[in-house]
Amino acid sequence: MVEGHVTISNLEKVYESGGERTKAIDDLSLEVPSGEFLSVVGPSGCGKSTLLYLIAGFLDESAGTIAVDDVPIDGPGTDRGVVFQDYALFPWRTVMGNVTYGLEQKGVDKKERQDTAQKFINMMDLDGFEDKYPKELSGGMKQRVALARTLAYDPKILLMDEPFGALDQPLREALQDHLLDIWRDLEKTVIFITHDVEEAVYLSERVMIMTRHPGTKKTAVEIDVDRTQPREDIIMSDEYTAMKNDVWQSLREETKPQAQL
Ligand SMILES: Nc1ncnc2c1ncn2[C@@H]1O[C@H](COP(=O)(O)OP(=O)(O)OP(=O)(O)O)[C@@H](O)[C@H]1O
Repeated sequence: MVEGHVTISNLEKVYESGGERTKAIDDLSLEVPSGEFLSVVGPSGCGKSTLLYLIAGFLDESAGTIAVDDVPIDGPGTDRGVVFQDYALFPWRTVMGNVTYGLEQKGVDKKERQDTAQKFINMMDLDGFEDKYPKELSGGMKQRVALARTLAYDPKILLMDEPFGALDQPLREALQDHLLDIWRDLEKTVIFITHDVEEAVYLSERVMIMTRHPGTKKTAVEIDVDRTQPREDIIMSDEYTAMKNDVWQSLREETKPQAQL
């Protein structure tokens, strides 16, 4: 069975706090087929993180539905794994302890937990660092631990909220390429939030552009490139530049001051 298909129908989210109502998501519908790499861009405050947290099940929708493989979601679940910008590692656990965490929650026995965690620690080039604590690691290493921790419990869907936003450019590019390798090998559905159009276009098969607040789907641009080529060849091609310009153009319309529209 093909797994990890996300169906979002007429989604609406209204925050209510201190007597104020803020509509963050307005009538958003979206299909993310199993195995797709989708990035989401949009103006600041348009509801990107809200959308991701709704899909994760951390927030309840005000209207509409979100289903995974045709089953409406009911809170968080191990079918969806979230990776945050600030890593959200447990400081009191070692690298091994962080990566085994989700497997403990799933009730996997100790030997299998250790073996599975070691596989993902190796995959993220962290072997030798199993006994280190997060405070002993660089930002890039922490983000690799966070990814290993999420991948270890084998979610069908990876939900990523600006995961490389805090890293410098060379590290960011290295982790982008690492993520693409993992996505190809493990066949996950990925929904990736970013402010960075370059990153969105480089990584994704499709980029969704959201409208300004309250956010909904404005359009989506297909990014049809041969990803077996080296990065330099991909980003220098005319087709790639044209697709990137389409995303920029659409996003720019949403970030212009209202008076210019
Ligand atoms: N807990 C909350 N209570 C009330 N309003 C909220 C809450 N969280 C977010 N909002 C509002 O919802 C809207 C969408 O916020 P969200 O953080 O999802 O946007 P975003 O697109 O991820 O922003 P950014 O790109 O700046 O990170 C904003 O108007 C924000 O002020």
